Amino acid sequence: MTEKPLTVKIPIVMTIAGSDSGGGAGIAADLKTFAALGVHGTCAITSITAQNTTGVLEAFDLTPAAVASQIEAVCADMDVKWAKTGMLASSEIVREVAKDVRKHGLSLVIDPVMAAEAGGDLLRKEAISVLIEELLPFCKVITPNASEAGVLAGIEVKTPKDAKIAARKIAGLGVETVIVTGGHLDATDLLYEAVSDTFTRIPGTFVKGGTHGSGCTYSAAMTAFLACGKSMEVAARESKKFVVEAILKSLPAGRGVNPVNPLGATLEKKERYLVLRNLKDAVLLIEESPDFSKLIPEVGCNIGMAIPGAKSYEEVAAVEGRIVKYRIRAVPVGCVEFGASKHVSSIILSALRQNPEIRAAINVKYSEKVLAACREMKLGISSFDRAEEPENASTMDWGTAEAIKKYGSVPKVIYDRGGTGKEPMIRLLGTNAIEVAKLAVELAEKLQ
Ligand SMILES: Nc1ncnc2c1ncn2[C@@H]1O[C@H](COP(=O)(O)OP(=O)(O)OP(=O)(O)O)[C@@H](O)[C@H]1O
Ligand SMILES: Cc1ncc(COP(=O)(O)O)c(N)n1
Repeated sequence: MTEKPLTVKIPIVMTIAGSDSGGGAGIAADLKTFAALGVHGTCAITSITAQNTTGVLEAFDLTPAAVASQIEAVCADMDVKWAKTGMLASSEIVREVAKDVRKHGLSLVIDPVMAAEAGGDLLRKEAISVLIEELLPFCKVITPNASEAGVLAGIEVKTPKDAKIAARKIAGLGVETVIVTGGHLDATDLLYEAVSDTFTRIPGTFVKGGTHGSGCTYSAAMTAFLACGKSMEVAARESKKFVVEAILKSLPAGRGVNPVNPLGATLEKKERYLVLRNLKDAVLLIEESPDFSKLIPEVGCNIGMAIPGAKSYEEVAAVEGRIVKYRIRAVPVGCVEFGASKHVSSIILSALRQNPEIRAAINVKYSEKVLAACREMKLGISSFDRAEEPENASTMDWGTAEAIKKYGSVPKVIYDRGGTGKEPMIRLLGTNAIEVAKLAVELAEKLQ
Protein backbone atom coordinates (compact mmCIF):
# COMPACT_ATOMS: atom_id res chain seq x y z
CA MET A 1 0.00 0.00 0.00
CA THR A 2 1.42 3.41 -0.92
CA GLU A 3 1.41 5.90 1.93
CA LYS A 4 -0.29 9.21 1.38
CA PRO A 5 2.10 12.14 1.87
CA LEU A 6 1.35 14.03 5.09
CA THR A 7 0.05 17.52 4.41
CA VAL A 8 -0.62 20.18 7.00
CA LYS A 9 -3.82 22.01 6.19
CA ILE A 10 -4.11 25.70 6.96
CA PRO A 11 -7.62 26.98 7.67
CA ILE A 12 -8.78 29.34 4.92
CA VAL A 13 -10.92 32.29 5.99
CA MET A 14 -12.44 35.24 4.19
CA THR A 15 -13.11 38.88 4.98
CA ILE A 16 -15.93 40.62 3.14
CA ALA A 17 -15.20 44.25 3.97
CA GLY A 18 -14.05 47.66 2.82
CA SER A 19 -10.52 48.81 2.12
CA ASP A 20 -9.05 51.64 4.21
CA SER A 21 -6.41 53.54 2.22
CA GLY A 22 -4.78 54.46 5.55
CA GLY A 23 -4.06 50.78 6.22
CA GLY A 24 -5.59 50.80 9.69
CA ALA A 25 -9.04 49.22 9.52
CA GLY A 26 -11.08 47.09 7.10
CA ILE A 27 -9.35 44.40 5.05
CA ALA A 28 -5.89 45.73 6.02
CA ALA A 29 -6.55 45.00 9.70
CA ASP A 30 -8.31 41.73 8.88
CA LEU A 31 -5.58 40.29 6.64
CA LYS A 32 -2.82 41.30 9.10
CA THR A 33 -4.76 39.59 11.89
CA PHE A 34 -5.28 36.43 9.82
CA ALA A 35 -1.56 36.35 9.00
CA ALA A 36 -0.56 36.82 12.64
CA LEU A 37 -2.87 34.01 13.74
CA GLY A 38 -1.62 31.54 11.12
CA VAL A 39 -4.69 31.18 8.91
CA HIS A 40 -4.82 31.90 5.18
CA GLY A 41 -6.79 35.09 4.62
CA THR A 42 -8.75 35.82 1.46
CA CYS A 43 -10.89 38.87 0.77
CA ALA A 44 -13.85 40.29 -1.10
CA ILE A 45 -13.78 44.09 -1.16
CA THR A 46 -17.14 45.84 -0.81
CA SER A 47 -16.05 49.46 -0.97
CA ILE A 48 -12.86 51.43 -1.49
CA THR A 49 -12.57 54.20 1.06
CA ALA A 50 -10.32 57.23 0.78
CA GLN A 51 -9.49 57.29 4.46
CA ASN A 52 -6.74 58.15 6.91
CA THR A 53 -6.35 58.40 10.68
CA THR A 54 -8.54 61.50 10.79
CA GLY A 55 -11.59 59.99 9.08
CA VAL A 56 -13.25 58.86 5.85
CA LEU A 57 -13.03 61.40 3.01
CA GLU A 58 -14.85 59.43 0.32
CA ALA A 59 -16.13 55.92 -0.32
CA PHE A 60 -16.49 54.21 -3.69
CA ASP A 61 -18.81 51.23 -3.34
CA LEU A 62 -18.33 48.27 -5.64
CA THR A 63 -21.32 46.79 -7.44
CA PRO A 64 -22.97 43.76 -5.80
CA ALA A 65 -21.86 41.78 -8.88
CA ALA A 66 -18.22 42.71 -8.21
CA VAL A 67 -18.54 41.55 -4.59
CA ALA A 68 -20.24 38.30 -5.66
CA SER A 69 -17.56 37.63 -8.25
CA GLN A 70 -14.76 37.89 -5.67
CA ILE A 71 -16.55 35.54 -3.26
CA GLU A 72 -17.28 33.10 -6.10
CA ALA A 73 -13.66 33.12 -7.34
CA VAL A 74 -12.32 32.22 -3.91
CA CYS A 75 -14.99 29.73 -2.86
CA ALA A 76 -14.94 27.90 -6.18
CA ASP A 77 -11.27 27.13 -5.63
CA MET A 78 -10.63 27.06 -1.90
CA ASP A 79 -12.21 25.35 1.06
CA VAL A 80 -13.41 28.41 2.97
CA LYS A 81 -15.45 27.51 6.06
CA TRP A 82 -15.43 30.73 8.11
CA ALA A 83 -15.87 34.31 6.91
CA LYS A 84 -16.43 37.71 8.48
CA THR A 85 -18.14 40.83 7.28
CA GLY A 86 -17.06 44.40 8.01
CA MET A 87 -18.14 47.49 6.04
CA LEU A 88 -21.03 46.45 3.78
CA ALA A 89 -21.93 49.97 2.61
CA SER A 90 -25.36 49.49 0.98
CA SER A 91 -28.57 47.45 1.07
CA GLU A 92 -27.69 45.92 -2.29
CA ILE A 93 -24.32 44.65 -1.05
CA VAL A 94 -25.85 43.31 2.21
CA ARG A 95 -28.45 41.39 0.13
CA GLU A 96 -25.81 39.98 -2.21
CA VAL A 97 -23.55 38.90 0.68
CA ALA A 98 -26.49 37.17 2.42
CA LYS A 99 -27.15 35.22 -0.78
CA ASP A 100 -23.47 34.27 -1.24
CA VAL A 101 -22.96 33.24 2.39
CA ARG A 102 -25.89 30.80 2.07
CA LYS A 103 -24.77 29.56 -1.34
CA HIS A 104 -21.30 28.65 -0.08
CA GLY A 105 -22.40 27.49 3.37
CA LEU A 106 -20.05 29.91 5.14
CA SER A 107 -20.04 30.13 8.93
CA LEU A 108 -20.22 33.85 9.48
CA VAL A 109 -18.92 36.41 12.00
CA ILE A 110 -20.61 39.79 11.53
CA ASP A 111 -18.90 42.98 12.66
CA PRO A 112 -21.84 45.34 12.03
CA VAL A 113 -19.65 48.30 11.04
CA MET A 114 -21.74 51.46 10.77
CA ALA A 115 -19.29 54.36 11.12
CA ALA A 116 -15.54 54.98 11.34
CA GLU A 117 -14.16 55.77 14.78
CA ALA A 118 -12.65 59.02 13.51
CA GLY A 119 -15.85 59.92 11.64
CA GLY A 120 -17.67 58.92 8.44
CA ASP A 121 -20.66 56.64 7.71
CA LEU A 122 -19.79 53.17 6.44
CA LEU A 123 -23.30 51.73 6.17
CA ARG A 124 -26.23 53.64 4.72
CA LYS A 125 -29.12 54.06 7.18
CA GLU A 126 -31.60 52.19 4.98
CA ALA A 127 -29.26 49.17 4.88
CA ILE A 128 -29.62 48.57 8.64
CA SER A 129 -33.04 46.89 8.37
CA VAL A 130 -31.76 44.75 5.46
CA LEU A 131 -28.79 43.70 7.59
CA ILE A 132 -31.14 42.75 10.45
CA GLU A 133 -33.65 40.89 8.31
CA GLU A 134 -31.51 39.28 5.63
CA LEU A 135 -28.01 38.71 7.02
CA LEU A 136 -28.24 38.42 10.83
CA PRO A 137 -30.25 35.17 10.80
CA PHE A 138 -27.40 33.50 8.88
CA CYS A 139 -24.52 34.36 11.17
CA LYS A 140 -22.95 32.40 14.02
CA VAL A 141 -21.73 35.39 15.96
CA ILE A 142 -22.11 39.15 15.83
CA THR A 143 -19.67 41.59 17.48
CA PRO A 144 -21.31 45.04 17.83
CA ASN A 145 -19.72 47.82 19.86
CA ALA A 146 -21.94 49.74 22.27
CA SER A 147 -23.46 52.11 19.73
CA GLU A 148 -23.96 49.40 17.08
CA ALA A 149 -25.62 47.18 19.71
CA GLY A 150 -27.87 50.13 20.54
CA VAL A 151 -28.93 50.59 16.90
CA LEU A 152 -29.59 46.86 16.39
CA ALA A 153 -31.52 46.47 19.67
CA GLY A 154 -33.33 49.77 19.40
CA ILE A 155 -32.19 50.99 22.83
CA GLU A 156 -29.42 53.25 24.11
CA VAL A 157 -26.35 51.31 25.31
CA LYS A 158 -24.41 53.37 27.81
CA THR A 159 -23.66 50.86 30.59
CA PRO A 160 -22.73 47.17 30.89
CA LYS A 161 -26.31 46.60 32.11
CA ASP A 162 -27.68 48.12 28.86
CA ALA A 163 -25.27 45.85 26.95
CA LYS A 164 -26.91 42.78 28.56
CA ILE A 165 -30.39 43.90 27.57
CA ALA A 166 -29.21 44.71 24.03
CA ALA A 167 -27.42 41.34 23.66
CA ARG A 168 -30.65 39.42 24.46
CA LYS A 169 -32.64 41.60 22.05
CA ILE A 170 -30.10 41.05 19.24
CA ALA A 171 -30.15 37.30 19.86
CA GLY A 172 -33.91 37.57 19.45
CA LEU A 173 -33.28 38.66 15.85
CA GLY A 174 -32.03 35.14 15.15
CA VAL A 175 -28.34 35.24 16.15
CA GLU A 176 -26.81 32.37 18.17
CA THR A 177 -24.03 34.37 19.83
CA VAL A 178 -23.72 38.08 20.53
CA ILE A 179 -20.56 39.77 21.80
CA VAL A 180 -21.04 43.39 22.79
CA THR A 181 -17.51 44.79 22.74
CA GLY A 182 -16.55 47.17 25.51
CA GLY A 183 -14.16 49.60 23.83
CA HIS A 184 -16.61 52.42 24.43
CA LEU A 185 -17.93 51.09 27.75
CA ASP A 186 -15.64 49.59 30.42
CA ALA A 187 -13.15 47.69 28.20
CA THR A 188 -14.93 44.46 29.20
CA ASP A 189 -16.62 42.43 26.47
CA LEU A 190 -19.93 40.67 27.06
CA LEU A 191 -20.49 37.27 25.46
CA TYR A 192 -24.10 36.08 25.25
CA GLU A 193 -24.95 32.57 24.08
CA ALA A 194 -28.64 32.24 23.25
CA VAL A 195 -28.91 28.42 23.36
CA SER A 196 -27.97 28.31 27.03
CA ASP A 197 -29.09 31.88 27.83
CA THR A 198 -25.69 32.52 29.43
CA PHE A 199 -23.61 35.67 29.78
CA THR A 200 -19.83 35.49 30.11
CA ARG A 201 -17.81 38.60 30.92
CA ILE A 202 -14.44 38.81 29.16
CA PRO A 203 -12.83 41.30 31.52
CA GLY A 204 -10.39 43.99 30.52
CA THR A 205 -8.99 47.36 31.51
CA PHE A 206 -8.35 50.29 29.21
CA VAL A 207 -4.85 50.30 27.71
CA LYS A 208 -3.19 53.24 25.98
CA GLY A 209 -2.61 53.10 22.26
CA GLY A 210 -4.16 53.54 18.82
CA THR A 211 -7.59 51.93 18.47
CA HIS A 212 -8.37 52.60 14.80
CA GLY A 213 -9.28 49.16 13.49
CA SER A 214 -9.72 47.53 16.91
CA GLY A 215 -13.22 46.25 16.09
CA CYS A 216 -12.06 44.84 12.72
CA THR A 217 -9.05 43.18 14.38
CA TYR A 218 -11.22 41.71 17.11
CA SER A 219 -13.80 40.20 14.73
CA ALA A 220 -11.05 38.92 12.39
CA ALA A 221 -9.36 37.25 15.37
CA MET A 222 -12.72 35.64 16.33
CA THR A 223 -13.02 34.31 12.75
CA ALA A 224 -9.48 32.90 12.81
CA PHE A 225 -9.84 31.24 16.23
CA LEU A 226 -13.23 29.72 15.34
CA ALA A 227 -11.79 28.45 12.04
CA CYS A 228 -9.05 26.78 14.10
CA GLY A 229 -11.70 24.94 16.09
CA LYS A 230 -11.72 26.97 19.33
CA SER A 231 -14.91 27.19 21.34
CA MET A 232 -16.83 30.46 21.36
CA GLU A 233 -15.63 31.38 24.87
CA VAL A 234 -11.98 30.52 24.22
CA ALA A 235 -12.10 32.42 20.91
CA ALA A 236 -13.57 35.47 22.68
CA ARG A 237 -10.89 35.42 25.41
CA GLU A 238 -8.04 34.90 22.93
CA SER A 239 -9.38 37.60 20.60
CA LYS A 240 -9.57 40.09 23.46
CA LYS A 241 -5.96 39.28 24.40
CA PHE A 242 -4.91 39.65 20.76
CA VAL A 243 -6.59 43.03 20.23
CA VAL A 244 -5.15 44.44 23.47
CA GLU A 245 -1.62 43.54 22.27
CA ALA A 246 -2.39 45.11 18.87
CA ILE A 247 -3.46 48.34 20.63
CA LEU A 248 -0.36 48.31 22.87
CA LYS A 249 1.91 47.79 19.87
CA SER A 250 0.28 50.57 17.80
CA LEU A 251 2.67 53.13 16.35
CA PRO A 252 2.20 56.79 15.49
CA ALA A 253 1.09 56.90 11.87
CA GLY A 254 -0.95 60.04 11.32
CA ARG A 255 -2.48 63.03 13.03
CA GLY A 256 -5.69 61.30 14.14
CA VAL A 257 -6.52 57.97 15.80
CA ASN A 258 -3.51 55.71 15.29
CA PRO A 259 -4.04 52.25 13.76
CA VAL A 260 -3.75 49.08 15.82
CA ASN A 261 -0.76 46.90 14.99
CA PRO A 262 -1.93 43.27 14.70
CA LEU A 263 1.55 42.08 13.68
CA GLY A 264 3.41 43.96 16.44
CA ALA A 265 3.57 41.09 18.92
CA THR A 266 4.62 38.60 16.21
CA LEU A 267 7.42 40.90 15.05
CA GLU A 268 8.61 41.38 18.63
CA LYS A 269 8.81 37.59 19.07
CA LYS A 270 10.92 37.44 15.88
CA GLU A 271 13.25 40.15 17.21
CA ARG A 272 13.60 38.32 20.52
CA TYR A 273 14.57 35.14 18.67
CA LEU A 274 17.16 37.00 16.57
CA VAL A 275 18.65 38.61 19.68
CA LEU A 276 18.98 35.26 21.49
CA ARG A 277 20.62 33.68 18.43
CA ASN A 278 23.06 36.56 18.03
CA LEU A 279 23.91 36.48 21.72
CA LYS A 280 24.41 32.69 21.76
CA ASP A 281 26.91 32.99 18.88
CA ALA A 282 28.63 35.87 20.65
CA VAL A 283 29.02 33.81 23.85
CA LEU A 284 30.44 30.94 21.79
CA LEU A 285 33.10 33.30 20.34
CA ILE A 286 34.05 34.29 23.89
CA GLU A 287 34.12 30.67 25.16
CA GLU A 288 36.30 29.57 22.27
CA SER A 289 38.82 32.40 22.66
CA PRO A 290 42.00 31.21 24.38
CA ASP A 291 42.77 34.78 25.48
CA PHE A 292 39.45 36.23 26.61
CA SER A 293 39.66 35.08 30.24
CA LYS A 294 42.36 37.74 30.81
CA LEU A 295 39.65 40.36 30.30
CA ILE A 296 37.27 38.99 32.95
CA PRO A 297 36.95 41.37 35.90
CA GLU A 298 36.72 40.24 39.56
CA VAL A 299 32.92 40.65 39.48
CA GLY A 300 32.62 38.64 36.29
CA CYS A 301 31.71 39.75 32.82
CA ASN A 302 28.41 39.94 30.98
CA ILE A 303 27.35 40.59 27.44
CA GLY A 304 23.89 41.79 26.50
CA MET A 305 21.76 42.71 23.53
CA ALA A 306 18.41 44.51 23.28
CA ILE A 307 15.50 44.18 20.85
CA PRO A 308 14.98 47.33 18.70
CA GLY A 309 13.35 50.15 20.65
CA ALA A 310 13.81 48.39 24.02
CA LYS A 311 12.64 50.37 27.03
CA SER A 312 12.99 47.96 29.96
CA TYR A 313 15.56 45.44 31.15
CA GLU A 314 13.16 42.60 30.30
CA GLU A 315 13.74 43.53 26.65
CA VAL A 316 17.50 43.03 26.96
CA ALA A 317 19.01 39.54 26.93
CA ALA A 318 22.23 38.63 28.75
CA VAL A 319 23.95 35.59 30.32
CA GLU A 320 22.28 34.30 33.49
CA GLY A 321 24.85 34.35 36.31
CA ARG A 322 27.44 36.18 34.11
CA ILE A 323 30.60 34.83 32.40
CA VAL A 324 33.30 33.82 34.89
CA LYS A 325 36.91 32.69 34.78
CA TYR A 326 37.43 28.96 35.37
CA ARG A 327 41.12 28.01 35.29
CA ILE A 328 42.22 29.72 32.06
CA ARG A 329 38.87 29.71 30.27
CA ALA A 330 35.85 32.00 30.10
CA VAL A 331 32.74 30.08 31.11
CA PRO A 332 29.09 31.27 30.96
CA VAL A 333 27.36 30.31 34.21
CA GLY A 334 23.85 30.01 32.76
CA CYS A 335 21.93 30.38 29.51
CA VAL A 336 21.21 33.54 27.55
CA GLU A 337 17.88 34.93 28.68
CA PHE A 338 15.88 38.14 28.63
CA GLY A 339 16.00 40.11 31.87
CA ALA A 340 19.15 38.27 33.04
CA SER A 341 21.22 41.37 33.86
CA LYS A 342 20.05 44.70 35.19
CA HIS A 343 23.66 45.95 35.09
CA VAL A 344 24.45 45.41 31.42
CA SER A 345 20.91 46.34 30.36
CA SER A 346 21.22 49.77 32.05
CA ILE A 347 24.29 50.47 29.91
CA ILE A 348 22.56 49.35 26.73
CA LEU A 349 19.27 51.15 27.43
CA SER A 350 21.13 54.37 28.22
CA ALA A 351 23.16 54.15 24.98
CA LEU A 352 20.12 53.13 22.93
CA ARG A 353 18.28 56.25 24.05
CA GLN A 354 21.01 58.33 22.36
CA ASN A 355 21.45 56.08 19.32
CA PRO A 356 18.78 53.40 18.64
CA GLU A 357 21.29 51.41 16.56
CA ILE A 358 23.52 50.70 19.56
CA ARG A 359 21.92 47.60 21.09
CA ALA A 360 24.79 45.59 22.63
CA ALA A 361 27.47 45.91 25.29
CA ILE A 362 30.01 43.86 27.22
CA ASN A 363 31.92 44.78 30.39
CA VAL A 364 35.61 43.83 30.62
CA LYS A 365 38.45 44.29 33.07
CA TYR A 366 39.99 47.74 33.44
CA SER A 367 43.75 48.21 33.29
CA GLU A 368 45.98 50.84 31.73
CA LYS A 369 47.21 48.11 29.41
CA VAL A 370 43.68 47.29 28.18
CA LEU A 371 42.94 50.99 27.72
CA ALA A 372 46.18 51.40 25.74
CA ALA A 373 45.13 48.47 23.52
CA CYS A 374 41.76 50.22 22.88
CA ARG A 375 43.67 53.35 21.84
CA GLU A 376 45.93 51.29 19.60
CA MET A 377 42.82 49.81 17.94
CA LYS A 378 41.69 53.43 17.36
CA LEU A 379 38.38 52.90 19.16
CA GLY A 380 36.42 55.98 20.22
CA ILE A 381 36.86 56.27 24.00
CA SER A 382 35.02 58.20 26.71
CA SER A 383 34.72 57.92 30.50
CA PHE A 384 32.85 58.98 33.63
CA ASP A 385 33.92 59.59 37.21
CA ARG A 386 31.88 57.88 39.94
CA ALA A 387 32.79 60.73 42.33
CA GLU A 388 30.60 63.07 40.24
CA GLU A 389 27.54 60.82 40.36
CA PRO A 390 24.45 62.66 41.65
CA GLU A 391 22.59 61.17 44.62
CA ASN A 392 19.85 58.64 43.80
CA ALA A 393 21.17 58.17 40.25
CA SER A 394 21.53 54.68 38.82
CA THR A 395 25.30 54.49 38.20
CA MET A 396 25.26 52.68 34.88
CA ASP A 397 22.41 54.75 33.51
CA TRP A 398 23.96 58.05 34.58
CA GLY A 399 27.60 57.07 33.84
CA THR A 400 26.83 55.88 30.31
CA ALA A 401 24.81 59.02 29.52
CA GLU A 402 27.59 61.20 30.99
CA ALA A 403 30.31 59.52 28.88
CA ILE A 404 28.16 59.84 25.75
CA LYS A 405 27.52 63.53 26.46
CA LYS A 406 31.27 64.18 26.84
CA TYR A 407 32.08 62.34 23.61
CA GLY A 408 29.21 63.86 21.56
CA SER A 409 27.91 60.48 20.38
CA VAL A 410 28.04 56.86 21.56
CA PRO A 411 31.73 55.81 21.74
CA LYS A 412 32.94 52.23 21.29
CA VAL A 413 34.55 52.27 24.74
CA ILE A 414 33.32 53.72 28.05
CA TYR A 415 35.50 53.29 31.17
CA ASP A 416 35.56 54.43 34.79
CA ARG A 417 38.36 54.16 37.32
CA GLY A 418 36.10 52.80 40.07
CA GLY A 419 35.42 54.11 43.58
CA THR A 420 35.31 52.86 47.16
CA GLY A 421 34.43 49.20 46.93
CA LYS A 422 33.76 49.56 43.21
CA GLU A 423 35.99 47.83 40.70
CA PRO A 424 37.11 49.99 37.75
CA MET A 425 35.59 48.78 34.48
CA ILE A 426 35.66 49.08 30.69
CA ARG A 427 32.54 48.61 28.56
CA LEU A 428 32.53 47.96 24.83
CA LEU A 429 29.43 49.00 22.90
CA GLY A 430 28.14 48.14 19.44
CA THR A 431 25.16 47.38 17.24
CA ASN A 432 24.95 43.67 18.12
CA ALA A 433 26.43 41.10 20.49
CA ILE A 434 28.61 39.36 17.89
CA GLU A 435 30.18 42.71 16.99
CA VAL A 436 31.10 43.51 20.62
CA ALA A 437 32.26 39.94 21.30
CA LYS A 438 34.60 40.09 18.26
CA LEU A 439 35.92 43.43 19.50
CA ALA A 440 36.53 41.98 22.97
CA VAL A 441 38.29 38.89 21.59
CA GLU A 442 40.50 41.10 19.39
CA LEU A 443 41.30 43.23 22.42
CA ALA A 444 42.23 40.13 24.43
CA GLU A 445 44.54 38.96 21.62
CA LYS A 446 46.25 42.38 21.61
CA LEU A 447 47.21 41.86 25.27
CA GLN A 448 49.47 38.92 24.37
N1 LIG B 1 -8.45 51.14 24.95
C1 LIG B 1 -8.76 49.84 25.00
N2 LIG B 1 -8.21 49.05 25.97
C2 LIG B 1 -8.48 47.73 26.02
N3 LIG B 1 -9.30 47.12 25.15
C3 LIG B 1 -9.88 47.85 24.18
C4 LIG B 1 -9.65 49.26 24.06
N4 LIG B 1 -10.35 49.73 23.00
C5 LIG B 1 -10.99 48.67 22.46
N5 LIG B 1 -10.72 47.53 23.18
C6 LIG B 1 -11.14 46.16 22.85
O1 LIG B 1 -11.10 46.07 21.42
C7 LIG B 1 -12.14 45.24 20.93
C8 LIG B 1 -13.01 46.07 19.95
O2 LIG B 1 -13.84 46.85 20.74
P1 LIG B 1 -14.55 48.22 20.39
O3 LIG B 1 -15.72 48.28 21.30
O4 LIG B 1 -13.58 49.32 20.43
O5 LIG B 1 -15.02 47.94 18.91
P2 LIG B 1 -15.27 48.97 17.77
O6 LIG B 1 -15.80 50.25 18.35
O7 LIG B 1 -16.05 48.27 16.75
O8 LIG B 1 -13.84 49.20 17.26
P3 LIG B 1 -13.40 50.30 16.24
O9 LIG B 1 -12.55 51.22 17.04
O10 LIG B 1 -12.65 49.55 15.22
O11 LIG B 1 -14.66 50.92 15.72
C9 LIG B 1 -12.87 44.75 22.18
O12 LIG B 1 -12.32 43.51 22.59
C10 LIG B 1 -12.58 45.83 23.23
O13 LIG B 1 -12.67 45.35 24.54
C1 LIG C 1 -13.07 50.23 5.55
C2 LIG C 1 -13.34 50.38 7.01
N1 LIG C 1 -13.90 49.37 7.68
C3 LIG C 1 -14.14 49.48 9.01
C4 LIG C 1 -13.83 50.63 9.70
C5 LIG C 1 -14.14 50.75 11.17
O1 LIG C 1 -13.00 50.88 11.98
P1 LIG C 1 -12.82 52.10 13.01
O2 LIG C 1 -14.12 52.22 13.73
O3 LIG C 1 -11.71 51.68 13.88
O4 LIG C 1 -12.53 53.33 12.21
C6 LIG C 1 -13.23 51.69 8.94
N2 LIG C 1 -12.90 52.85 9.52
N3 LIG C 1 -13.01 51.54 7.60
